[in-house]
Formats: sequence, C-alpha cells, structure tokens
Amino acid sequence: MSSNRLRNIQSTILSDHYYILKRFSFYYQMRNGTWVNQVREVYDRGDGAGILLYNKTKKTVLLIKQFRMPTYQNDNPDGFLVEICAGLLDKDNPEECIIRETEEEVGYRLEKVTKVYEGYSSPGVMTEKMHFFIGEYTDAMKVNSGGGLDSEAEDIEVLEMPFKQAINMLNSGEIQDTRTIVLLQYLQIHKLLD
Ligand SMILES: Nc1nc2c(ncn2[C@@H]2O[C@H](COP(=O)(O)OP(=O)(O)O[C@H]3O[C@H](CO)[C@@H](O)[C@H](O)[C@@H]3O)[C@@H](O)[C@H]2O)c(=O)[nH]1
Ligand SMILES: [Mg+2]
Repeated sequence: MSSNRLRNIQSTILSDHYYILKRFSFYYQMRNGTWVNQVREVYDRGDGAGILLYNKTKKTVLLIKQFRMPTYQNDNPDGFLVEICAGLLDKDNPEECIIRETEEEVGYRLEKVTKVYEGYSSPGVMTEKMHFFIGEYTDAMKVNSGGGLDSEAEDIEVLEMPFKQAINMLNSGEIQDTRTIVLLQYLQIHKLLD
C-alpha cells in the first residue's frame, strides 16, 4: 500500500464495538497537481465470500432468506432479503470459508467450488472485498437442514427453486441483493443451466 498522491494520513477509531469504523483525514493530490484535505469514514469488517449453488439436472438454485437490519432501515418493508449463501472470512481462506458457510447455512457438503470474481462490496465506505463462487450441488451432498449457527442466533431459511423462478424474481425486483444478482447473471451469461 503506497501512493505518491497521498500525504499525512491520520486515522481515529470512531467505533470498535464489534467491527471497526475509522475516520481518515489525509491530503490527496488532484489530477491538476493541487493538494486537498479529504476526510472519509471507513468501515472494516474483513473480507467476505459468497456462492451460488446450482443443480444441473434439476435446473435449480439454492438461495437463502434472512433478516437484514440495514435494509429494514432503507426501503425494505419487512427487512427480509433473498441472498446467496455467504459469510465473513474470519481467518479462513475464501474457499475454506465458503465450503464451511455452505454447510452451516444451507446444509450441503461441497468438495469443489469455482471462483468467478473478486470485487469490492461498497468501495466508498467499506474495506470489504468479496470473493464470488459458484458450485454444483446434488441431493446426495445434503448433510443437515442448514439454517445457520444457533450460537450466533442466525435464522436462515433455505430456498431451493427453479433457476427460471430466480431469474423472474430478479427481473421483478424481488431479488435486491447485488451479490445475488451478479451470480444469477453469471449462470445466465455462461448458459450453465440452459
Ligand atoms: N453482536 C453482533 N454480531 C454481529 C454483528 N454483525 C454481525 N454479527 C454476527 O456475525 C455473523 C456474520 O455471519 P456471516 O454469515 O459470517 O456473514 P454475513 O452477515 O452473512 O455476511 C455476508 O454477507 C454480507 C452482506 O453482503 C457481506 O458483507 C459479508 O462479506 C458476507 O459475505 C452474524 O450472523 C451475526 O451473528 C454486530 O454488529 N454485532
Ligand atoms: Mg451469512
């Protein structure tokens, strides 16, 4: 991390109750050469991984539904969101993380996953980089009913549905999670369930 267009970076912790919110004050050199002071708040909760699980024979996908307080604060009437299975990396590498999350959240034990993208979730605000995967599942891989960790009070509903229905939900605006939109479109573009 080094840039000759930045000087005198100062940071203050605004909150470290759970994850870390910092305020950065720094000098930034504009394209025209002048230096300006900028202040930005940056939220650091580590990186994340998400996966779209699909079954080629049944032409279905596995999604989840859970309550998301930030969406409830912004235009989502009941706060429930249809999403891909996803989790924070903690200390795992992205592949180990997503295999673990798949077993916890949807109850399938995967052996192979395919990484398709890596991207910043919300670059104006968060440090988070998201690792996007797809993975094939079969009924034989089911090891429990999913639902998330009781110890973390996770309450996750598992939704298995035809891929066509998921695409209809995307087009009608019922699916509003960007990560989920990206991966449903990935399956569509690459014709993996045609
Ligand atoms: N006490 C407390 N617990 C929290 C807080 N924030 C999160 N948690 C706990 O941390 C768990 C995180 O669960 P994961 O499955 O690891 O993460 P996620 O919330 O599904 O996050 C995924 O989706 C996010 C939304 O797009 C992504 O930002 C993230 O990277 C990841 O992919 C939650 O179930 C909850 O128990 C908090 O502020 N306070
Ligand atoms: Mg999760």
